[in-house]
Amino acid sequence: MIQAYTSEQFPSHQRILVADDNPRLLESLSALLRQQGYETSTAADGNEACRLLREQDFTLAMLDLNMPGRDGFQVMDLASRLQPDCALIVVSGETSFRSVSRALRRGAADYIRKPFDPDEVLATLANVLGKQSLLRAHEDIQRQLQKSESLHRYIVNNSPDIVFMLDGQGRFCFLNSKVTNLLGHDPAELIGQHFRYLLNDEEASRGTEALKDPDISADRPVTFEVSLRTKGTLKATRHFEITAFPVDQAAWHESGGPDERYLSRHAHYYGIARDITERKEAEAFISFQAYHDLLTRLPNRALFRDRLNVAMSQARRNQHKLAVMFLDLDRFKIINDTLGHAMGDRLLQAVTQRLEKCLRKGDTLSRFGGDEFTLLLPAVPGREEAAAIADKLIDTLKAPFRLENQEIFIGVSIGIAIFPDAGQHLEQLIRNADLAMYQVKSRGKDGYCFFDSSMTVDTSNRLGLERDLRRALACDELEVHYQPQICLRSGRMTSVEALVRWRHPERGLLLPGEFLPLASETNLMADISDKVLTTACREVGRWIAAGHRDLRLAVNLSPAQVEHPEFVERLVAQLRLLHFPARNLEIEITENVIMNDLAQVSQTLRELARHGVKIAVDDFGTGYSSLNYLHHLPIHILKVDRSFVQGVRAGNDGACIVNAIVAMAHGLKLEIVAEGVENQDQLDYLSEIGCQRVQGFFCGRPQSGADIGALLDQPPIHLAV
Ligand SMILES: Nc1nc2c(ncn2[C@@H]2O[C@@H]3COP(=O)(O)O[C@H]4[C@@H](O)[C@H](n5cnc6c(=O)[nH]c(N)nc65)O[C@@H]4COP(=O)(O)O[C@H]3[C@H]2O)c(=O)[nH]1
Repeated sequence: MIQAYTSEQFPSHQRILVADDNPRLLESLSALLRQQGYETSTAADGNEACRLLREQDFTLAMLDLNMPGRDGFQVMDLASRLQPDCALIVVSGETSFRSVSRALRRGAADYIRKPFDPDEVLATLANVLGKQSLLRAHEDIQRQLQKSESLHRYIVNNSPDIVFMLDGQGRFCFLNSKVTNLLGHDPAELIGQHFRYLLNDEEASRGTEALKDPDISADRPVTFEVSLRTKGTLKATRHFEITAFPVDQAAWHESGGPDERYLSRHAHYYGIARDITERKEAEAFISFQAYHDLLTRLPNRALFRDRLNVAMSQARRNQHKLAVMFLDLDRFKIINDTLGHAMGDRLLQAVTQRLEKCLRKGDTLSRFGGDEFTLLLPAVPGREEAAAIADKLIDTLKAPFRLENQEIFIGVSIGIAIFPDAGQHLEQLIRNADLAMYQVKSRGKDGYCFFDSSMTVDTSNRLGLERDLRRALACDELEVHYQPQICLRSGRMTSVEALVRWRHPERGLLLPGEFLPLASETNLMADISDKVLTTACREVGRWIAAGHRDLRLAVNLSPAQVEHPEFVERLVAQLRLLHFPARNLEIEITENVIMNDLAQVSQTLRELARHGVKIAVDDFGTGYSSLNYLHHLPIHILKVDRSFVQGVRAGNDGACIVNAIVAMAHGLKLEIVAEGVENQDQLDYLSEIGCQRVQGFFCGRPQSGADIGALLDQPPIHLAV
């Protein structure tokens, strides 16, 4: 009985090629198949079978072996080439072992002997088609698996994190390729290595401990931060956040290839290492920034206070002393203004380096702001030791700094407060060190001073005034005006005297008499004179460079400036820096300065004169008037005080004094400048007695640089002498 095979089992769209040269057999076989719902195409010989194979797609071919034209073997060859998925069944009277095995070797799925039994045909057909569909399903699954495997491989390898698995001993049994990008290691070289291999010692034990935690699971993974060692040219270590948990073997369906089978048996931990280097570095930078000065990389105020607090607690506990020093650089502002902020910054860095070399590891040097530093010596036996360190700090800054081929001189004033004598509280200690520092400033800078209680009252008053003037310096409220000096012979403006003015925000333009006494009291004189010198050299230097080659600049110097041991070096360095020709500079000093320390001043002036600078004695006749020194000193100019000039009227005392001074100056071959010329009579008189230069309201009041610049470009003044 012919068994029915439903079309559901073998859908009708399955087309079967039937090829046989026996027309009867061909027809009966194809009818049998059609009856079962298959579509069939018939071929009466091998050639036709081949043609049909080229034109149509077949699920299965039933082929006779002995056919005219091409035989069944040739048709099988073509079928396997053109339609490899087409199953082949041989239906043949040829039953020799050779033929059967040859057919099977060519890919025949089964062999039916002629004359065929319909049931056998249908059963064989069902069997072959069933196997074929199983094979297809299997191939589909394989394909899907491959796809899914490559998708997962892609996901794992392209993860931004290192994905890894460890065996029960903590050895790597899987690593994705990210480990190469992030750490420079080839995954293959790490497989079998303990994860300690990538960690430093103390982090390795932390990591091992973390994984031992019995409570960790996929829902409660362990997370810890470590730095991992890199290989090759990558940064030495990178920071990672590791998240790991034990592998749930039950959830692992072992369906993959040998690698996966190996993993499923050995992997105990699954982990992800996320690169947090940038975040860590940003955090480190932010915390560094919060506690350090970025320019010098020194601790800032906040960190200094913190360390001082700790040091004070320790000092209290151990009953020892500590020292706080307040350091303020002398002349820094001038240098900053003259050479620019970039150079100022480099100078601060260079100063820091020198200061640090004088200190021990436990000391804290901090930048308090601007050119102010504070220093904490957490344990000092007493004042002598602190004094020795202060001496060292002062000494180390004495040598000039060479920055971009410039020699820069700088000094430091240091105030010292010893705990507990100078204060029990942090703020008090810092403030008292600051007060002691101001004491040094007011005594002439470049030194140190210990705080003592008498300073509190005395200094606080002066501090207010000094702060006001300091602000004026810092905010550029000081201006330089110039008063012309006229050569009586040519009527030309041959010199200008620089005179300082304070453009006070509330009180308007202040004259030197209103603030210089305060400046010398608080010892800001040197800073002011420096500022004037710098500004004037720049401005007058421009006029000189613009063609007024012989124009001289006269500047007033304060006693403190002239008496400073490095006065000449610094002045010459400053002139060089400002490209101002020394021969165009006149410095004005009073007789009193000269007489203060004749020996010292005489040496200083000699050095200055050697550099070509001219020296003028200001207010001549009003001081000691010890004419003796004129022989010994390199003086070039005498400035007759205006009180004498104003008394000039033929026959009176003023005239006599002026006559005498001029005569003496002629004898000593000194140039004479008469100050305070206010009218034509005075001018005529001075001209008559052979005075070379005049200065006074009659010839021109002190005026701004812009006005003088304009005057210089005008024709010579006609003084009608
Ligand atoms: N009555 C009258 N006065 C005249 C006449 N011609 C000029 N003067 C004034 O006389 C002073 C001349 O300067 P000085 O004797 O060096 O005297 C200066 C100088 O000793 C000092 N000074 C000014 N600028 C500086 C500075 O930058 N550094 C230092 N260390 N001292 C300065 O302040 C003093 C006063 O300066 P100023 O008030 O600018 O006063 C100037 C000027 O305005 C005149 O015809 N009649």
